[in-house]
Amino acid sequence: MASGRRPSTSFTSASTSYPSYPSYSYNDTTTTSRPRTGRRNNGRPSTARPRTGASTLVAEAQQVICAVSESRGISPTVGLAFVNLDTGEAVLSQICDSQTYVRTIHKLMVYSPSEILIVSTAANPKSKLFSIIEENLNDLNSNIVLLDRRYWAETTGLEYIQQLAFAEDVEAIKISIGGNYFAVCCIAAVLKYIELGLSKTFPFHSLRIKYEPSEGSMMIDVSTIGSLELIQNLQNPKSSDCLFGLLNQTVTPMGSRLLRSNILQPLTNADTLNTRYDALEELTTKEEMFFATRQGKLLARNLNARLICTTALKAFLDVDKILTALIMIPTTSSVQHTEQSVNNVIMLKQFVNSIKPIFEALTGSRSAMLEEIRQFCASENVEPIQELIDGVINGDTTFASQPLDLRNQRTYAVKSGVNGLLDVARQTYKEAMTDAYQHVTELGQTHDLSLEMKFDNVRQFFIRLPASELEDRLLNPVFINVFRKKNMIECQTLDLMKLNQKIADSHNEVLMMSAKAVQELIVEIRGQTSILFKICESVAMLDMISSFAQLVTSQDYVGPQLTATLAIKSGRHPIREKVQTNKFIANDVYATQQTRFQIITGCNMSGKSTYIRSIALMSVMAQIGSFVPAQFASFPILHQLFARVSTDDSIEANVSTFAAEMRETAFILRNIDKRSMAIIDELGRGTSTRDGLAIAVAIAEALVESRALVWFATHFRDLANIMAERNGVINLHLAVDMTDGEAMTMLYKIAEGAVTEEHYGLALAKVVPLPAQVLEHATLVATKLEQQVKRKKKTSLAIIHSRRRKLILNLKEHLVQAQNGSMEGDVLRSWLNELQKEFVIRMTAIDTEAREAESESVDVTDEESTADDVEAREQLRAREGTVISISDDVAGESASDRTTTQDSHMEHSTVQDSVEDGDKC
Ligand SMILES: Nc1ncnc2c1ncn2[C@@H]1O[C@H](COP(=O)(O)OP(=O)(O)OP(=O)(O)O)[C@@H](O)[C@H]1O
Repeated sequence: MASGRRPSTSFTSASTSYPSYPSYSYNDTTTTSRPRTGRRNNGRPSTARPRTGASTLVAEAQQVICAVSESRGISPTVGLAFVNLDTGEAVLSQICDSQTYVRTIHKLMVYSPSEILIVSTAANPKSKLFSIIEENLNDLNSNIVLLDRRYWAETTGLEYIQQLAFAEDVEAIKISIGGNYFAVCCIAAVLKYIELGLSKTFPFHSLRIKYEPSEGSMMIDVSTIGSLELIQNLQNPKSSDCLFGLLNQTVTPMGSRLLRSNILQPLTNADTLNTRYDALEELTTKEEMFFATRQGKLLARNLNARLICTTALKAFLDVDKILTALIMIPTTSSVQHTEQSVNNVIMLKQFVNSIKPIFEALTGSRSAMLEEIRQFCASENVEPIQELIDGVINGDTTFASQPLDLRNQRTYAVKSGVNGLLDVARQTYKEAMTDAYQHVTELGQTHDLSLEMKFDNVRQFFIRLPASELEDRLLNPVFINVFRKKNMIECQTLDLMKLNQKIADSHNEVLMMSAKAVQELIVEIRGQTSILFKICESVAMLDMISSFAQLVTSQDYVGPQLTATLAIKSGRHPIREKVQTNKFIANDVYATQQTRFQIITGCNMSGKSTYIRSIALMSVMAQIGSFVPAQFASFPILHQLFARVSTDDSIEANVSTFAAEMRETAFILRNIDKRSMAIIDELGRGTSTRDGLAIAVAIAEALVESRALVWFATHFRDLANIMAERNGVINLHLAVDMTDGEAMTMLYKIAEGAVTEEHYGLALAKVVPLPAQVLEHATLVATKLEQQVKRKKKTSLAIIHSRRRKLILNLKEHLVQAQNGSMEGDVLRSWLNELQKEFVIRMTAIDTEAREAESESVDVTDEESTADDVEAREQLRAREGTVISISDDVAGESASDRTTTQDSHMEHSTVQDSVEDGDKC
């Protein structure tokens, strides 16, 4: 770090050398990384979820150093600190985690550290956290570095914060980290490692230190991120058909980074989200402001009504990186460093020049967020920096991406007055350049060749000519370093190489003379980095929001509301609707506590997966501040999202489908709670029908109890029957039109109740088609079985009792909604009347059914109570309340068994419902 009192810790190599990781130890100046390939498991059973196809979350290659430490216990507290050496940002976090350390791993995934520092004692014997990080190393694409415990000192951490955080932020940071002992120890370890292990230092008050509370974001585990294709398409990692690809209309690298981290950890703060919606609403309704922000002026619209524009935001380079390069104090000074410093100052100049158009574009903004961004871009923040730059750098200097242009800009960047000899060196540079051009022109005339002079950073000037020019002639020996590149020949001459050297020398001379002025300028700019970083963050936010606005202007999206109810009218799958050629059918979604567990049935290819995935994707979009593809949408704030959906390559090579499925589900069950959403697709396929159903029911039960919002797509129709009367459960299906006996038309429309098309399997087989006799026989068997089932079907008293209960709880929920909602007066009165009528009709129907069931139970003869029934009932009792018993015959169901199962299940769940609802009704 810069001069001044530093935490007084001497730094030596990690004392522990660990046999499996010999490269963990490092000496005072170097760290040896282990190769980033190969997965280590050391024969231990894995506690992590099975991997998805995407091994990493496609983070930009950045140098991020992270430290992790923990207090062990039943629910361990984990401290984390990340320092990004490319963007000059430090993030502290302290998490109360579970035994699976799911939140810790999630945080690590989001920040993708290149090195993870761990206290050396945690490696021998291995702590659980150490083992879990080790298991996930491949996904994280990180190296573990062991560090002696003495570097994890709280006082050192606090001193670092005091010295390095922006002066105006210090007090706020101290308050937010109060009591977060582990996070503070971690920042001490990271900064010590950077200082002594990597020989890099930050000047005083130059680091963007932030505290990220673990409660502030939605937790999405890596498997879910992969399977929902949030960041990367599973089939084709390069394709933009993923949520990030869809939403990423950003034009600055900062905006794109911000979007990525938002998708990985969506927000849970309703106020912040509403501020974003408001800003987005304003940008989408004020067309002029939107264009001015992104482009200055609209050039045209293309056929799809997409905007064709050159953007104002696009003028921004990667400011995070430029500012970080400016604040890092070099340990050595060289021509290369001066060259880079001049480049950085030129880029900074460009950044500062681009701020004013943003300020002007946002004139008249109404929303709090846009107004705040505008204030950051105000001239009183920018002018002092502009003046500093103008004092040293020529006004017409601009950044150029071509190496030759950039070298020219560098040579003429610093104003002449700062050093009298600068002009002399520049004159030499100019003359040598002219000589080089003249030399090549003369060569062309002498040898009758059309030569072109080109430039790259390695060869500097070289000559290029089309191979066809030579025909069967040989190239004169004056041309050296000749090689053919496709149809072109590239070469140099000795004279050109000498001139190259002369040009480089004079350029270096200019740089050396400019160095002092540039370094002094950088030191002065460092005093302004706090505001520069804030402007940079504002620009990133504006870029992200205007990227959302770009989508809203080209697609039919709606601004969501944040309420306790998940309600979507005409919602669409954001990615599928863009990629598929046929029209996408929109669907409605409605979920409250009383309809929290939704079983989705339907035949193959009817759109079950698409439907449940679209709900999860829309929820993520809403929680990052984007609008969603629907006509109306309201979402509850979710704190965790889980997806167990089938993906083509989601299963590890040596793990069976079933084992992987169970591991993923176990993970969900361990972590799910009331504030979570889970989408589960096709659970229990990997084993026998009977066991698969049994497991599916047991898991469904546990998920209902968790009170999370769950969408459960399944082929098990029995699951829908068994769970039907359970409080909080509803059955839905994706409709199919089978009126034409020969065809089966997918309607892709969600409808109430479990699927009723009894023989869609047969219908699909006709379409395939199967041989006629086989089909005929299958149809006969199916019809017989169905008749048998219908004969035996009866409704038990337990089911009726449960239906009554569910109806009353539904009524209660509707009344509470009415009380808290916006309906008033006559509208409310007529709505209540309707509610009352519906309730009475339904309750009367249940009462009628109850009377029938009571009389049936009296009429039941010994003959009807078959031996099968008796056996099934006894088996059930023997299982002490286990809720399942399903016949394993061809139909996979016997009516008596099913009714018995449902009875027993209902008795069991009614007791649970009573406990959960505290018998409120
Ligand atoms: N709402 C929709 N509108 C139009 N097409 C749709 C819709 N939903 C799904 N599809 C089309 O149907 C195909 C199958 O959808 P999906 O994979 O969701 O069905 P599924 O019921 O889950 O199938 P399976 O049970 O075989 O896994 C999709 O590839 C898509 O092309």
